[in-house]
Amino acid sequence: MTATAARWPRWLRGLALAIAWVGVWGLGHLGEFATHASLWYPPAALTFASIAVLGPRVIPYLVLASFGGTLWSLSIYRIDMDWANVVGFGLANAVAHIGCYGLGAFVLRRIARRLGHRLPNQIIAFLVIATLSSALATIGAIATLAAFDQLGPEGPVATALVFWIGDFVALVVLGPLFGAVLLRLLRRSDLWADAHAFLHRERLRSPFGYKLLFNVVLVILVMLVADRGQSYESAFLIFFVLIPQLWLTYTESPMATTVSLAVISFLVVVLLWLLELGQFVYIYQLAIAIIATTAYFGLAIPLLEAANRQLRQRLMFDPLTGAATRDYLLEKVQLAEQAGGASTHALAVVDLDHFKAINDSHGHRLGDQALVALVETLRAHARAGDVVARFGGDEFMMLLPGCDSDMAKARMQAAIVALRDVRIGEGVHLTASVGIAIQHPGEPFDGWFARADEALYRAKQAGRDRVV
Ligand SMILES: Nc1nc2c(ncn2[C@@H]2O[C@H](COP(=O)(O)OP(=O)(O)OP(=O)(O)O)[C@@H](O)[C@H]2O)c(=O)[nH]1
Repeated sequence: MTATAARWPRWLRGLALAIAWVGVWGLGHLGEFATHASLWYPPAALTFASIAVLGPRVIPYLVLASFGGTLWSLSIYRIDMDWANVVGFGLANAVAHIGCYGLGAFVLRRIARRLGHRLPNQIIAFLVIATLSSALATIGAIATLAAFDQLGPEGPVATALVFWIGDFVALVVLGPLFGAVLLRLLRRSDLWADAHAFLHRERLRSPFGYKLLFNVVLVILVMLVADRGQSYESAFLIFFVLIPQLWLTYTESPMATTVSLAVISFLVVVLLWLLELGQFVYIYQLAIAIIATTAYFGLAIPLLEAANRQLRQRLMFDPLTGAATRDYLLEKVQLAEQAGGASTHALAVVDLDHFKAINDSHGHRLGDQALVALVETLRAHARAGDVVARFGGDEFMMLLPGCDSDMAKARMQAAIVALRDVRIGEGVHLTASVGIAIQHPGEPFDGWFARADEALYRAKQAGRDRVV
């Protein structure tokens, strides 16, 4: 299905989008609680997501779809209009709806391009633009309804509030979900590479199912209490859903957050209608708006944590050879000292022989391969708890906790013998020299390292390819 949609001709994809839009409009009508005021107004989210993902070229198809929505609304509310007015009303609706959301989506595309791949910023930009474009669309919709004598008895101010919050909630709750579906169906990720990865990074797993179930049960319970209590206080209980939703946001994938927000919002709409809680609709709208925006802001925390982990990885491991860095080794030395008791620890300093000559005659790339081969050989001779670290250039260290002098010497000797057999290129023979020192009780690292380095110097002086 995914591959098929990506290969469809443009006009067919546009038509499919228009049909989907009218279908979503129909769903919005199901969740409607007052004339022209749909609680979630899902097509707003689809208009925004499709222009944000696909660009302004989808606008003609959206105009077509919006005309479909207008005609459908005339039939639902049995509004009699002559054809000239129908065309005018349809056109005004299309301009108000697609113009405002198109502008918002267009601005978001531009900002996303400027921000590059920085998802927390993209989320904040999305929330701000969702607020402004839903306000603009509300003004447009109210003006259109007023111009065609369709404004209800509530008046422009009351209607505007319902429209604005409803559209905002729909945009925030459903926009990312529709965007993810479009990105997936059309296999696009260029501009939204981060958002794409963010929405598909992990599959939804079973703990998510239980957490979602918990949210669903909680929503049902608090709304049943509101039905019994019939008071503002009992309706405000819906805000407690924020706590499990944030728990889910922190512990599950971003996609899980998006799905959970869509499910609980839909459930609230259905229960509002089933339990006839229309008098509390503002409270529920506000609650969903706060829960959704807080959850999206909350997403930045796991993302920042992941970025921190990546940063730490770069700080602790050499990108070329994968060996640990000096800082990592120092951490392990401290741990070994704390845990070691009376046992001795050995430090080996390892340096490739005539490495400069390998670089000069075979090139830097082969030189790099030599470094990787050395680390692989050292690792092959390491035991659990040993640390292989790069000190800089072609000099490496190996920490051998719980090793005395003879054991350390035997093990490093075995490693350099194995290195002699490693072949990385025609006529390239690798050998290394090793200096070992056993830590004196309470000796600081620098002194210990200096003694091992001195032993290495002596190994080099004595003719290389040996352990001292
Ligand atoms: N390919 C490659 N070369 C590096 C890297 N880091 C340092 N070098 C080179 O490593 C060489 C270091 O050589 P030395 O250890 O000073 O000398 P040597 O030729 O190994 O001689 P001995 O140690 O005395 O046996 C220099 O030519 C550096 O340019 C690296 O990441 N990749």
